Amino acid sequence: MFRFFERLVDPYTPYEADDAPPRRLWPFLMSYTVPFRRLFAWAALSSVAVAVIELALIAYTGRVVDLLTEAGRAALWSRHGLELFLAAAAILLLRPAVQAVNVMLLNNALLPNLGTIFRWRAHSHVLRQSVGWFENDFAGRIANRIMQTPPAAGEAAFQVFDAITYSVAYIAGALILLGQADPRLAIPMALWLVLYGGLVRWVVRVIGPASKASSDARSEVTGRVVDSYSNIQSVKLFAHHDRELAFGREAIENARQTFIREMRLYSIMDISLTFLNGLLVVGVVGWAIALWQAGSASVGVVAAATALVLRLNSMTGWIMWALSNFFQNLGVVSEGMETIAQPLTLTDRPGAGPLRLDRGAIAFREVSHHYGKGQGGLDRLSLEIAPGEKIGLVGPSGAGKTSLIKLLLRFHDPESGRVEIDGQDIGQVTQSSLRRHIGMVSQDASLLHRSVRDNILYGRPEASEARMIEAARRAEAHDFILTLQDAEGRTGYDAQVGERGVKLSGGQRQRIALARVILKDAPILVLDEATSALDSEVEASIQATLYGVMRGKTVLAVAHRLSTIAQMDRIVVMEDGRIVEDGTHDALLARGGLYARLWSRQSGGFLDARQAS
Ligand SMILES: Nc1ncnc2c1ncn2[C@@H]1O[C@H](COP(=O)(O)OP(=O)(O)OP(=O)(O)O)[C@@H](O)[C@H]1O
Repeated sequence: MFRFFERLVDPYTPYEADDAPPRRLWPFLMSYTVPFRRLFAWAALSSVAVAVIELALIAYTGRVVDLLTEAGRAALWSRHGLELFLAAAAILLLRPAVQAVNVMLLNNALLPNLGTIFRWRAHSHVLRQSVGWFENDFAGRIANRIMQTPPAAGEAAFQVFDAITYSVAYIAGALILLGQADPRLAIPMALWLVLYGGLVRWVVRVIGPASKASSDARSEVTGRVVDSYSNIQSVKLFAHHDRELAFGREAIENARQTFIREMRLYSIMDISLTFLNGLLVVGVVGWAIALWQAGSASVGVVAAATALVLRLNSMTGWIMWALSNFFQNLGVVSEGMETIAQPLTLTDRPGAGPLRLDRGAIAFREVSHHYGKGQGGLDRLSLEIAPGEKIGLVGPSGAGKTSLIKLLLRFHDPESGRVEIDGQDIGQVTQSSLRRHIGMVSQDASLLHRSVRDNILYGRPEASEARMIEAARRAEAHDFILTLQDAEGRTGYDAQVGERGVKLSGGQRQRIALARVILKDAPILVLDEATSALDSEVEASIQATLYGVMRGKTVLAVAHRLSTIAQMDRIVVMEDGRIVEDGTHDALLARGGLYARLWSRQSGGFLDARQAS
């Protein structure tokens, strides 16, 4: 039974992924909820049915009073027994059945699936965003929005059908019912409705922003607390416990103040509502009694009118809450949209084909990229790398080495110029085919929070266990992997590495990342400080492995420790986003420029290049 409702809509229904989702709230909501349209119609219909049954019940209460008065004790059952029996049957069977359908449509079909479709599609969209896009935001905030927006959208839709449709149907029905009993009875209710509408408007206008302010203030508390916890090392190191506490308290106090303001408004709302409802009860019931006295209404009408307004009385607070909740949730969705509905800035061109790599020649042609800042990054840089050539990239910090690599991987599109592989502009081929052909080990080799095996197989998921272990051996990782054990007792290749690999040392992380790339065996190899976290002994032996891995590949290796790249075919020296020197190790030393200066500063302290091989 539940399963039937839960499967009414498939939240993973295939859909045409949109590179630029609608930026306005309604079109955005409409585009995500297309698969739900039929369900929405059924939910609305069932909510109206529930309201009609409630009203019928109240109207029937009036009729029962009239029947009791008219038939008297003795004749009631003989005259109206069948009718009362049918009414009882309807209350016992029909009403619960309609209610059950309504509840299951909302609770089991709508709520879980609507949230899921939002979460799934938002995550699918965000995952397609470029690396540059992620660099401009906090991963935590993005994840938060992916988590908060879906339930808010689900709850907003729930309120529409659970409270809003139901109460609109109920109030309209109540007006009709009172109007039918005596048109004059509808007047006080209509007047009340106008005043109630005014109060609702006030609530939405004033309480909405106040709630948002207090929820923002709460997020600020979370932000500050998380910042302190995640930088706990610095906090302890600088002994800034009290400063952090004061920093947190400021946000906590601000959250209290905004909450105080919000709650004051809620109190005003509650008091006004009670006052308004008093007017409703006295207006409608008083008028009904006056009509009864004048002989134009029966006792049943007075009873039904009383029941109707008392029920309405108890509903008004709930409707008000539902409405303000509805608008609050819409607020959360539109805030979430700022993140999850951003157009993709880096997409595959329409009709882009795969990269056809036969030799592995790389060319940067007049490439400039300043990260939209007008300075920094790369400045009209040109570089040609022959197939199979091994290039060492050096230069002071901030020279643009990593930027060059990011452009080769198309993590960013260059602001001008282009990057080519085997004569094909990498902006014109699919991103996945491009990155499949490039293996990269970087400085901050971050691992996924999964097992060691999963992390190595990330390079080639279909690889056999034997090949995976072989790759680990070549990366000098096999021996230490066998000694690993995580908190849950899993050992060796099954041990979990912890978030971003924090449970491993920097050198261990780098070796696992290296194993992953060895397994991937891509024809272009990029090493960005690939061995920087290793001690000299391990580095020397991995360096030997790396030379083996490099065989037959085009290689671009960035290193601060020059001894690790001195053996390369050619060394390219960068400064301020440009290439300032280019040649073999010996030629550059002979030239006596920047490279020679860097070399002479380092060669005293580290392995000599000729010994490293
Ligand atoms: N995501 C980014 N947004 C804005 N500017 C950036 C970004 N990444 C790098 N830059 C800027 O581009 C310039 C080059 O940085 P890049 O990381 O390429 O240098 P690098 O030579 O790799 O330095 P290092 O040796 O310290 O790693 C720097 O001025 C840096 O501030």
